[in-house]
Amino acid sequence: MTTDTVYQPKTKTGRIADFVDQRTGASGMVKEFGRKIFPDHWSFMFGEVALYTFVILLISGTFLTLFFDPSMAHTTYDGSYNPLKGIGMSVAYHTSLDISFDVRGGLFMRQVHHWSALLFVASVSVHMLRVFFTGAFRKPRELNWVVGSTLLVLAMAAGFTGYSLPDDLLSGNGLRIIDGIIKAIPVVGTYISAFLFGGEFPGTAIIGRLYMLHIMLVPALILLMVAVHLFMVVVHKHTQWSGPGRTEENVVGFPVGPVYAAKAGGFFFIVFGVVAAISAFFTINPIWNYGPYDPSPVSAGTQPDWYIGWADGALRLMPGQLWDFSFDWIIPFPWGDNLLAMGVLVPAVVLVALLGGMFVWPWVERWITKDDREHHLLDRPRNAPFRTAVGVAGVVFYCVLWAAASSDLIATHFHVALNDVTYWLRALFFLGPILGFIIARRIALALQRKDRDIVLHGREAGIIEMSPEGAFTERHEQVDEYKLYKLTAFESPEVLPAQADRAGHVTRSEKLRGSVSKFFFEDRVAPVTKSELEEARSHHGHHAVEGHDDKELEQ
Ligand code: HEM
Ligand code: HEM
Repeated sequence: MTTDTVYQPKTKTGRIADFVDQRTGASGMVKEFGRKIFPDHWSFMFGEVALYTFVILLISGTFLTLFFDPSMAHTTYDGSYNPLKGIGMSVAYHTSLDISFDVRGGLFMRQVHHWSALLFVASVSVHMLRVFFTGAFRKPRELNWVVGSTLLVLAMAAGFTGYSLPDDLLSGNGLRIIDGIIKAIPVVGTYISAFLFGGEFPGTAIIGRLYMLHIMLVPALILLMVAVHLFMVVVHKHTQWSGPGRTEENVVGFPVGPVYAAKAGGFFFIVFGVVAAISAFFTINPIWNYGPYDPSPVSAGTQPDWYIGWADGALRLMPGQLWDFSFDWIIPFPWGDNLLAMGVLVPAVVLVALLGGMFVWPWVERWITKDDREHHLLDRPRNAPFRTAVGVAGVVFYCVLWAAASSDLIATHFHVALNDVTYWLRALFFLGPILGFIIARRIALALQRKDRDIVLHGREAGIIEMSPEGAFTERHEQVDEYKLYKLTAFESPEVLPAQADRAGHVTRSEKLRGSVSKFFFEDRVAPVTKSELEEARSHHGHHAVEGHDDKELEQ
């Protein structure tokens, strides 16, 4: 290369960029990443909201660390909030009150931190539901689903350790419940509790320990997992909705640079602006109303943050000590009485089962359908009635537990007996998911039938015509080719009966799989075939569709 062909940047910024590029090779990365194509759909924004609220948490959290002192040493309040003057409390609670009343902009930042935490877990959850209901977790994205599920658990852990920090009455009661759950673990529970709290609950160590988890370990793990998560999104490429020209092999959309970079940058500031506006106008966690933590009082009508509510609800629904029994007669442990606290253990198992089900769902679905192909095109929820029904059952189950966390508020607001609320919610705990499953499946199948009807007979135009004979009919309009493609381009799994292995045996698990497949796929609406479409169109006096063979339409 001759010297006159070497590119010489003329401006100062150009020279600096060139300097950096020659030492880091950044332009190659920008070129590679910037050319990535990202499909456009509103439902792909939830993951972005999760990312941006996490950044807001990092920024606002760092501000809070400048003033918060995680010490449980005893002190007397002498700040500017008069009702608490002279009251004994921990330094942690004192500094949280100081942030709220005596640090300039402190209350705003506490509220930004808390509101963005609520929004963070909410957006992560909705993002997960979007991924679930559209089948975006299928091969090759199963591992990213697991990374995502880990992120959800970490998000809840971040929230819980965070709102336990101020050491007010609400956070102390939350910790008391966790202590109870830990102590219920057979044999080792009391030891784990003593280890965590540095002796008897509440002790003087827990806030400092939670602080380390909250500001260091958990955010670092989230950061690491988010990096892995997004790396996998780039490696797998993003899924897309089906449409003309969109296949399992391509991605149709806009490049990251400059279109998405600009959109995403703008969207970050919109999210930040919305969180700031909410934080400026709406109080969250008014710790000054609760007072310092004291193990004796429990304030009425207080709830944990929304994402922990379901755990509280599970505990409230369980019949109390009724079921507790000692298991020393089964395994004679040499030390003390060993009681199985079923009132706590059963809810804990239920929660772990729901979370565990979330982690393994991609494999459960794959086991039932035996579908080992890659999927980059998303399912419309109605076109996967079995999955949609399972998802709705899960959401109903979650919501019943969540409602149970507010059983006292439901009772006082609607002037009904607390026990009745508990009995009803117990019934819903079992019936709700079943009803949710049946109703969601029926609705999905009905919507599929409606789509089928639209494809074959057109859309109802809302125009009633009278024939010369005096008969009334509604005019039907054919949908355009784009819509037609959308309504017909999907797969509908069929029942896959149990199959014999090479030795000719039908294993028990295969029999089970066969029955599950029958249960899920027996009721199905077959996609429209080309011949059906042609017949319908000739019947309606339209031309046959060119270019679609039976297989294409079935797809
Ligand atoms: C995913 C990340 C995070 C979540 C979900 C989260 C959540 C929370 C919540 C709900 C609170 C209670 C706020 C209140 O008093 O009303 C809190 C407190 C706090 N957080 Fe975070 N946080 C996160 C990350 C961070 C980070 C990265 C830092 C520091 C660098 C941090 C520092 C703090 C501090 C110092 C407090 C105590 C302040 C106070 O309550 O007055 N947080 N966090
Ligand atoms: C801190 C939490 C999380 C962040 C910041 C995050 C961020 C993102 C972003 C930005 C995308 C690409 C845009 C989109 O499709 O929304 C994405 C995709 C994805 N996420 Fe998450 N996510 C989080 C949690 C989760 C959870 C809880 C799950 C599931 C359990 C999950 C599963 C997935 C999957 C499978 C994809 C690929 C989707 C596709 O290609 O259509 N993520 N995530």
